[in-house]
Amino acid sequence: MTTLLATRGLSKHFAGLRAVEGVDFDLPQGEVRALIGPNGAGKTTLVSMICGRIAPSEGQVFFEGRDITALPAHKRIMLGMAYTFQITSVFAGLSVGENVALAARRRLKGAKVTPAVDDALARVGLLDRKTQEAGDLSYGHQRLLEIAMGLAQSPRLLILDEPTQGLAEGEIAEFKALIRELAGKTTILLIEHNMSVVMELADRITVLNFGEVLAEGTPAEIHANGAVQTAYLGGTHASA
Ligand SMILES: Nc1ncnc2c1ncn2[C@@H]1O[C@H](COP(=O)(O)OP(=O)(O)OP(=O)(O)O)[C@@H](O)[C@H]1O
Repeated sequence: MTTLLATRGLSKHFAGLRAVEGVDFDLPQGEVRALIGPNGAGKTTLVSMICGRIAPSEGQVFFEGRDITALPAHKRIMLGMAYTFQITSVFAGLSVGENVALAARRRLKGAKVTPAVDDALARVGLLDRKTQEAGDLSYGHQRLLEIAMGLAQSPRLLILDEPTQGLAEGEIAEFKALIRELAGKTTILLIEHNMSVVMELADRITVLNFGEVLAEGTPAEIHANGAVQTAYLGGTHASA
């Protein structure tokens, strides 16, 4: 299978702290990959380097075989990377549809924007709220709106940082259904603490611990991995 995203020796040091250290990561096209690990393991830092939000201290990022390490974030979006982060990027004073249109225009032009907006909103179940002010949505719906903003860019790679955090049970079930529907079409990299989401959705799981890859495998393999269990039980992780 074609590798869509890869990193080699990717590291980030913050004033002596090795937040990410020598990560070699390969994500085949079409896969749903979960990135898990105890709090502070380096998950957000790793993904931020993949997106171009922060520069690595060492190492490279490849997208479709091309070295994109020096490419700014907006150019990575043009290549088909979309992402949502823990901190919401929704414009509260704009309508739901306007928020998605802004995101769509980062990659699409003209007549392609409106159908992409409607399709993305329909996928997350927010089409009937298109004209509502985004700030009036519940927190859970704002998270779904962010996913719609990513989807509207017709991404090749969709990166979601803790998408189910703060969602109600019913909203988590909707999120799972959405990812199942996207699976196979869109390559997805999911940072997630909710283990039922991880175990049900991921084709494979990468476990980070102290900035390094501790284990990688199918949900069953990771579930049975003694080192992973030790990292979780010994760590400060609380929400698994
Ligand atoms: N800008 C920064 N400056 C200094 N230290 C940082 C910075 N960003 C992250 N760190 C540190 O790097 C380490 C990895 O943080 P990161 O947020 O990537 O972990 P994480 O696995 O995403 O954690 P969580 O599950 O809590 O979100 C932590 O020790 C964190 O305090």
